[in-house]
Amino acid sequence: MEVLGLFSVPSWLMAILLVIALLLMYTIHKQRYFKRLDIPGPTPIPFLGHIHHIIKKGFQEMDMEMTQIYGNCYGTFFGNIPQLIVTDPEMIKQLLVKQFSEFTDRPRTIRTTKFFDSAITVAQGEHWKFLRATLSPTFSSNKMRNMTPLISKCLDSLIQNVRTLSEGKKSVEMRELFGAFTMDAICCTGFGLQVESQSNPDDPFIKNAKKALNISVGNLKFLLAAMFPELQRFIREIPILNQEAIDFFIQATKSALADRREAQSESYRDFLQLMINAHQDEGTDNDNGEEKDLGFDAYKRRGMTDAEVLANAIIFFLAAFDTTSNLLTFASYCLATNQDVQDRLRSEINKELGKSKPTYDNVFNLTYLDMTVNETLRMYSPAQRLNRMAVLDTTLCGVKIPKGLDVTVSVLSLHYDTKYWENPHKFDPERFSPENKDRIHPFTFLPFGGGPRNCIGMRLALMETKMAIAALLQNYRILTSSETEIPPKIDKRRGVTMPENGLYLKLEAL
Ligand code: HEM
Repeated sequence: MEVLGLFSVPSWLMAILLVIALLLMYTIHKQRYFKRLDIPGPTPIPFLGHIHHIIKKGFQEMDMEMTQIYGNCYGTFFGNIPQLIVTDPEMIKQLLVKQFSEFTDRPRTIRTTKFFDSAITVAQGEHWKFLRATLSPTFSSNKMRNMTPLISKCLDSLIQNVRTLSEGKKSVEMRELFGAFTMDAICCTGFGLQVESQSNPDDPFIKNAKKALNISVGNLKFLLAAMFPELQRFIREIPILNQEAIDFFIQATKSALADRREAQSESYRDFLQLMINAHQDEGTDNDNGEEKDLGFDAYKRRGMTDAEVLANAIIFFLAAFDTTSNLLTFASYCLATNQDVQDRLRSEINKELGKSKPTYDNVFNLTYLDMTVNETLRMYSPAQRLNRMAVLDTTLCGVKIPKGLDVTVSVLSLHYDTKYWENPHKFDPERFSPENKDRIHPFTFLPFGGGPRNCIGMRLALMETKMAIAALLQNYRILTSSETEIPPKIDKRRGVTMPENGLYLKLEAL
């Protein structure tokens, strides 16, 4: 092909150049989104947006740096997908609470397989409302209280496990230790399953939970979906989560369900039983898993379908595992590096509990324990970000928000903002003392999110965490050792805050 009669270019090369030009126009158009809305933000790279920053720095460092430069509300791109990042407490209150009806859903930035459309974390509109109303009673304080003996049994194994693991060793890897404890607790409180996570390092529940949660932003499907969001419809059945691991949990849940139905006992009070009770055989599961939004009453009449029971069981395993085990890991690190806090906490535990075992009621009465856990959650919030999607065109504190926009709250930027926290890098449980607590600026501390769609498992997570810390301090002193990384390097590839190289601490029997 002749170009301006000056030189000739082969047609195949022209075709390639044309495709490149069209793709560039596509990404430039997509990435002008915030310019059109007059919202500031860093310049994106074609196709990648700011993914390279996430990979290089992780969410925490990137969000904190950008907030310093662009303020409390700015636009970034996950590939070509726009994300409005907010760290303004008033805006966050509007987003999560006051304007909840306009931001009920989470964005499906990267769509999971259809199987997960029935999961409470992903479900939208009336479907989500139905699932939330059905599943919420599992987490009432009474239900938690009744679960005390189950957690207590897991704690006996935890203490036994510390004994075995610390024998002849300088230190214990705390993520492994608490990962096994958390999995035991999920299995027995959620499903009535007795597993051997704590006595068996190769336990399949642990191995599969780790496999399932090993997701990084560098994943090929993530990149494709981020660069070409329109492709999501065609590539959505490519799993993000490890399918083999998900199949393992599906089988475990199916066999627990079959056992329950055979036993026909209503005596169980766990998550699985609640879903069974809400289940109706005439449920309208259809082959491709798609269903029109029915409206709350219609969902209630049809009850939970098999697909919903399974998807929510898997979510229970996955949402509870990394979050709770990492919170416990960082809490033990904070106690090891702040011996004065540990001494004071142990005194409180000894005074209030003596030699009695920790229970739901006695640990929730421990003020200093609550302060210590909250401060750990501030510094090492397992969830680094949370998000909502505008379900209609609206405004948020004067900022124009088009329907479908992902509005992301950067939790860790808020938790380290010097406007709200003095000396934020210092571990100081006093910030949460009864005298100081009221001075905390509302919507600047959000480890469990906020509003009607906050973490449904918060009470369970806090119960497990507080009971485990109390039991550990009754029996052990937690110390650093030459193997402890201080401060621990945070794994930048993950959305959940976790130590990159594990966390090794010494546990000295009292
Ligand atoms: C320390 C432990 C935990 C932390 C820090 C944590 C944190 C969070 C956060 C930040 C959210 C998003 C809230 C929002 O968007 O406003 C969330 C949602 C959720 N969490 Fe947790 N979580 C923890 C433990 C658990 C446990 C034990 C469960 C047990 C089932 C659980 C189940 C869920 C579910 C199902 C949702 C989605 C709720 C909905 O969409 O209605 N989490 N969690």
